[in-house]
Amino acid sequence: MAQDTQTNTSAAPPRTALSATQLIANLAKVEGWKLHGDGADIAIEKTYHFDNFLKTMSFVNAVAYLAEQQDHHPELLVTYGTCSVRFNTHDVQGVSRSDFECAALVDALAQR
Ligand SMILES: C[C@H](O)[C@H](O)[C@H]1CNC2=NC(N)=NC(=O)C2=N1
Repeated sequence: MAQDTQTNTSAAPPRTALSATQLIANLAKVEGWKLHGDGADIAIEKTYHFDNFLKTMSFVNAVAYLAEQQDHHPELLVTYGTCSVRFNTHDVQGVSRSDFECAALVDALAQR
């Protein structure tokens, strides 16, 4: 279907920049992730909340481990009780399927 080629990113190579249509379709499938920035800096971002600094840092370390496993590294902004996770694919200066795959993996981490 024509619709599938526009929105179905499972068919896209992991690290090619998604089109605007693909971006919006994928954002609708992940809870709490929003677009941040524009142009080459466009990214997806979500802020996670924790009770204290130790819990925040445990999450940060788990994300770091996951990023190494996936060879896909987010920008992280850390405060006492929050961690904002921002993914984009600097190799293609855009948002790719890899960003959404990693977003889902980070969501799964945060639910534990
Ligand atoms: C050589 C290495 O695989 C690449 O530079 C990877 C590393 N981690 C990465 N992380 C992110 N977020 N985007 C990339 O394009 C990227 N590229």
